[in-house]
Amino acid sequence: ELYVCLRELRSSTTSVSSDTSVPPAQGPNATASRRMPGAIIIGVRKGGTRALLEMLNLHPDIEVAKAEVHYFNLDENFRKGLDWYRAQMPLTLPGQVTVEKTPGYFTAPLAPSRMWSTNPAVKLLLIIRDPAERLVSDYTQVLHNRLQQNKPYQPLEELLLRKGRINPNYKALQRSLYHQHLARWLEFFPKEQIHIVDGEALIRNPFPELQKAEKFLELPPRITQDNFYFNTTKGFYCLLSEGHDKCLDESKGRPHAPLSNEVFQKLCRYLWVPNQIFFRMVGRTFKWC
Ligand SMILES: Nc1ncnc2c1ncn2[C@@H]1O[C@H](COP(=O)(O)OS(=O)(=O)O)[C@@H](OP(=O)(O)O)[C@H]1O
Repeated sequence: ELYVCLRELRSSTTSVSSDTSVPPAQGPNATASRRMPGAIIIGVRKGGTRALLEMLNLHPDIEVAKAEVHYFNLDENFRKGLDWYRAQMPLTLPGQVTVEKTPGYFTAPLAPSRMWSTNPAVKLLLIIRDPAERLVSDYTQVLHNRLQQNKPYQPLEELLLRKGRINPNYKALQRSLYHQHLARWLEFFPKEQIHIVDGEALIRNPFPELQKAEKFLELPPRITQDNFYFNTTKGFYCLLSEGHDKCLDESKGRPHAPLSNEVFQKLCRYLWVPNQIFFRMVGRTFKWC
């Protein structure tokens, strides 16, 4: 009841400004306030970060920042300071964990050191997927934005290849070199503080990935298989909670831009070594192309 009450309170107080305590939601000791995140989904872009955040939010002890915060990766936000950051967080009760997601953190050079000096105990969640698929999804997202703004665009092949070879300067390719980015995080955070979620496994069957995430966050198991059902129209799992049914919006799971099989295979060959390095770093393998 307390949590239901808190959720209602939260939706009716969206303009509560920074710090943050409001009168007790219910009961003598329950003080709802905006707290720093105990866990952050740091990426990767197009890895399934929104799905993971929404699914974690099913847990009664988790409250999430709905919008991406972009505090540790964008200088103009980082300069606004911690009070600004905290003000972006949802209201929580003591004992609840605040979670935010900003996929851009994973590849941002300064994010690991900034995050570490802000809270060296923060738990990090990293959701990854086949880096070749991720690249195509990344391109598709940019293409969609450009089409919407009536801006010109280049076909994926033109960006991905230079004189018939994979172009190492293509930004979406660089974002798929997971080992390079993870290495920067490991300069600051111990491996045990970074939980890796398998993005493809989350699509196939979200529940086991959520069980592992609950464990990592040291929360009692509250998410159940009944919180998920496969929506054949959407082609993905959707969420069920307190009688409400929720699928992610149409920007998630849209058809990918075309890429010839020949170029896709070239990309896979290019990524083979980086992937092997990444597997060694994390001590597990993934069935990527
Ligand atoms: N349940 C469910 N419903 C819909 N979509 C799902 C789901 N689980 C994972 N995904 C995958 O999430 C991909 C988008 O990833 P992100 O949310 O990280 O994208 S973003 O970086 O925030 O733009 C998105 O990638 P694309 O399929 O390439 O669009 C989805 O495949």
